[in-house]
Amino acid sequence: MTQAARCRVYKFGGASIRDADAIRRLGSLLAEKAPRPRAMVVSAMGKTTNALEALLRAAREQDEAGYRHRLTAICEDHLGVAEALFGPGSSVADALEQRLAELDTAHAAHREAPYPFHYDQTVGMGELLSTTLVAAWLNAVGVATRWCDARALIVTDEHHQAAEIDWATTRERIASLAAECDEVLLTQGFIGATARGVMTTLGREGSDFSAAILAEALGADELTIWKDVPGLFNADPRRFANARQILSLSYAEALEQTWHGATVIHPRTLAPLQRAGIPLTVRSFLDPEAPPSTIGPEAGEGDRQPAFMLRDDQVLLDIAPRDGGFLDEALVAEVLARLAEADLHANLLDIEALRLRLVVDHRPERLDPLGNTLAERFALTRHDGLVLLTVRHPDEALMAALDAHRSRLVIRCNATTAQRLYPAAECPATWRIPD
Ligand SMILES: Nc1ncnc2c1ncn2[C@@H]1O[C@H](COP(=O)(O)OP(=O)(O)O)[C@@H](O)[C@H]1O
Ligand SMILES: N[C@@H](CC(=O)OP(=O)(O)O)C(=O)O
Repeated sequence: MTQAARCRVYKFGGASIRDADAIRRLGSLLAEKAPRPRAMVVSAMGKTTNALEALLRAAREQDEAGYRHRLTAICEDHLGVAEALFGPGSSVADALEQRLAELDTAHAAHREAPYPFHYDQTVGMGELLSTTLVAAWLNAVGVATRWCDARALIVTDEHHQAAEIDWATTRERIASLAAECDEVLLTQGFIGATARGVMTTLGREGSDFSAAILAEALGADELTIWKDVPGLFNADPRRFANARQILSLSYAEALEQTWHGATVIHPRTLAPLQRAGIPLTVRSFLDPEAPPSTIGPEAGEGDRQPAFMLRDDQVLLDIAPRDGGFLDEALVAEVLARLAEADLHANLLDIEALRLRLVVDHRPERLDPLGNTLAERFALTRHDGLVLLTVRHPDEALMAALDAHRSRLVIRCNATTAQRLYPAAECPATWRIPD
């Protein structure tokens, strides 16, 4: 296959389109430096998703002044970028204003609706705004681009905030769109819609997953995720001063690392790529020539070397039968069923004869109801303010160096993975990987 015929899918996250300069840089990357993709997925600008979550909170709490203030800030951000790119009074600004008006109308309509549904109708709007800007800019710099509505492509169930994909219908819709159009297909990450057309979201940071869905449906030769780091590192370089890039690793290893908290790639991204044998490349939009990291079917250096994942703001739930008896299989199943109903993920699970310990993210809206339900049936103790460190391919000396001068509230270890739960007060803001 010639280079020109390769089918590439690209994903650009919020950092790569945070302002007008960043969108200009993206335009020149695609116009001059990187091979043209067949399709691309774009997230919301900068921290817009967080801003939309705050807007939603204000709306739910009937905080009218806070709501108006936040909506104005979101409008100003987007319209400011439109003006910087296209000048005053552009048709792009008109299109954005129309979407922002839709957002406001949706609030009036959904204020009393269930929270997850209301969340999706609000928070999913960030990607509709950003892609309107990016598609127009790419066309302006000569990259022929077709704006596509992900709500017409990615078909999901009705599980708001964590929707599951209807793969067969989604594949069919993406393939038929690709067959009728030669331009670069540009669509929104993070969102989809039910068969009835109601907007859903795929989970925070879900745009990587959207890109994988598109890559699989198009039978792509490769997926490239453009980040503000050159690739996947053996730890988050923002948290570990001496983190190093991993140039190659297998899907299986990347799945483990993302599952344990390597937030550079959304954990759901890898399964569709692995199924279809599509390699994933992680590259820097700040330094496109830098060697990337590649994730594929073969084991690479990352399958052997230690890697470090941190999760902050963790909560330990210590659960025991009220009668002091054994924690039999039925009781374990009951605890896990409650956890699944609360839509929480066990970042650590430790089962002993008389008690079970779970470590979960501190998400009060889910955790507090879970705590209440568990407390009805079990003796429950809760500890807040913890940090979970997971180390892949650890050795004893490494773990001893990490443990030095720290209390270990939970220790878990198997052949490939070690986990430690430390009090946050005993953990530094910036870590070092021991020599
Ligand atoms: N193992 C890791 N390797 C590289 N970056 C990591 C890793 N773990 C966490 N990160 C963080 O992921 C960030 C990039 O991901 P993210 O901010 O979600 O990008 P985007 O929003 O553009 O998709 C990096 O800036 C880095 O701090
Ligand atoms: N905008 C969504 C989806 C996403 O994946 O964003 P990013 O690619 O910037 O992480 C979020 O912030 O959750």
